[in-house]
Amino acid sequence: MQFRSNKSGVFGGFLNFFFFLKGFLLNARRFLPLVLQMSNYKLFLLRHGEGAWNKENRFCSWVDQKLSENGVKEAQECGKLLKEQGVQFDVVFTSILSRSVQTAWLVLEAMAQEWVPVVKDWRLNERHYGSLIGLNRAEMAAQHGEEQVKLWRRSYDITPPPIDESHPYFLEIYNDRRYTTCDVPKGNLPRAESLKEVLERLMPYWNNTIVPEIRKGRTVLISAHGNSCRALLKHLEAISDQDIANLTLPTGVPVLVELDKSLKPVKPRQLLGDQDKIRAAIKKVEDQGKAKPSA
Ligand SMILES: O=C(O)[C@@H](CO)OP(=O)(O)O
Repeated sequence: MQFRSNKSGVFGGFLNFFFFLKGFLLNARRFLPLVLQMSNYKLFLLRHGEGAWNKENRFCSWVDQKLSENGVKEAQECGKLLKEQGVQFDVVFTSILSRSVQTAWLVLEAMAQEWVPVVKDWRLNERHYGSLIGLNRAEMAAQHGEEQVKLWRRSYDITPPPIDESHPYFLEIYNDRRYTTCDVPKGNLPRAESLKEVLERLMPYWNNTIVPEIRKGRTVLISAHGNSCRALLKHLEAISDQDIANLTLPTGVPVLVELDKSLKPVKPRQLLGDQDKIRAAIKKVEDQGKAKPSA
């Protein structure tokens, strides 16, 4: 930018200032979008790597399964990919289920960012599948029909039948010490949840704990579960109650969501990695609800 006038005195000063302002505004038109783009927030969501029960096609939910061998590989591959892309995390949030914590560790290890703080909370847990926990999806589809299983798995506001004391996994879940650390008494923890109820328990944590980190400009990874990530995406992208049924996330694939200052997405979410493999992985998860003999 140049001062164009060589007139002297007060008038010349005003004129100079006028030209300076004009030049500034003309240039601002070019660099402002760039500045705004630079100030977008980058949020990464990750469904943990394949767990042992993903493989056996059983509803896993609040049962604390570790990653399968393949799940470990998926998490490591995810970390490698994020490292190649130059991602630098400032903080990681996980559920209190081992498969999401283990995934976060493996990702950070593959990125040589093990020092990054990892914060855990039950509010990021997988959806509570109630009495369906432990059951085989394909067998359920054979008994109740694929439509019913799809409703249980993907509808927004249908809650499966609740778990009770007679359920084989009831004590394993509710006697676990981790559930004494929650911000609600054990007796008030869910016994079954729809996706809507997942979103309701997730929102206070999102708003009070995760959003402040994002607003500080920190790069956040949420290493969680298929349905806690779906609930969050529904909120961020304002997906309708009907359309959310069509969103399925594959295991171990990082989802990049770029948000503006008001935390609205500035572009469609990106599932990072080989797109053919990602499509195949999504189909595999969808097909888990088909009435075929379990593998
Ligand atoms: O078992 C579960 O808890 C979830 C995710 O793994 O299953 P679904 O894909 O059926 O929601």
